[in-house]
Amino acid sequence: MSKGKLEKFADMARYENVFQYPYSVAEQVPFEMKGGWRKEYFHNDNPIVLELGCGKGEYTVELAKLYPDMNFIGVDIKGARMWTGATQAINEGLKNVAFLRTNIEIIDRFFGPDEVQEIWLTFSDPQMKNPRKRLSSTSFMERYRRFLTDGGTVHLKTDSNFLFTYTTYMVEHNRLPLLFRTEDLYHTEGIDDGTRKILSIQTYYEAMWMERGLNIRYMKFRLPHNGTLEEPDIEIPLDEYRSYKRPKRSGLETSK
Ligand SMILES: C[S@@+](CC[C@H](N)C(=O)[O-])C[C@H]1O[C@@H](n2cnc3c(N)ncnc32)[C@H](O)[C@@H]1O
Repeated sequence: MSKGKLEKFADMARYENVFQYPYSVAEQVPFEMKGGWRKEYFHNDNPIVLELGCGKGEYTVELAKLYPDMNFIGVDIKGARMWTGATQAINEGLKNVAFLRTNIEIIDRFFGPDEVQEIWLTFSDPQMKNPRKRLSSTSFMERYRRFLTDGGTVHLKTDSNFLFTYTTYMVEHNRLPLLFRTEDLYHTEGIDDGTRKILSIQTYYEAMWMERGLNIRYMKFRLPHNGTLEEPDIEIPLDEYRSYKRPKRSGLETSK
């Protein structure tokens, strides 16, 4: 029988690969390992990759298995979801994995300058009404720059046309170097085997959206340290299917 939330929270409290610093805690206690993840937790000099909004942490765990010479940290605020990945990593003896339970709005409190090489955004909520909560918005890019290496890579994998279109404009408007982009990942020719292996890791949300017949979109771009970042000023059609089973909150057809 699967565990209930309370049992999962009890497990999380004792797991060595889990750090729990939601906003309420992080405000009181400074995060001592900031800038010291490699030395104090991973005990190596390998690159660090974050999965932001990791949910159950499928990308974090599967990438860690594919790349034992890199370190992976899944970040989310939902502990019961994160429990799945944290438990799997412990059961499989993966030493290059950690999970951080916190609000991504304060992510720069946990990592020092240049401490992280890559960021994955996997099926992030598009936040169609609220760009400041959108994980690929310039306000988040500003936070990521504080700890990502100069020109470090940001990956976005999503079902959402809204989020993908928004991020495309954000990248173009700020002249961020685009490395790869496809609107239909599983029907794109010419992707090399290594990349295909990484991209074929499926998250819980990815499987759900694919079952509904939606395209999976993917892009990766570099985030240099220099230059001012500006929000693109464009109207983007809303993803209709996201109000499926829910009443529409407004009559709007587009948003910024
Ligand atoms: C749609 S789910 C995707 C989960 C997973 N990546 C997947 O593909 O199955 C979005 C996740 O991001 C997390 N999330 C969204 N905004 C967040 C924030 N500001 N801080 C922490 N977690 C956040 C949510 O808790 C949720 O687990």
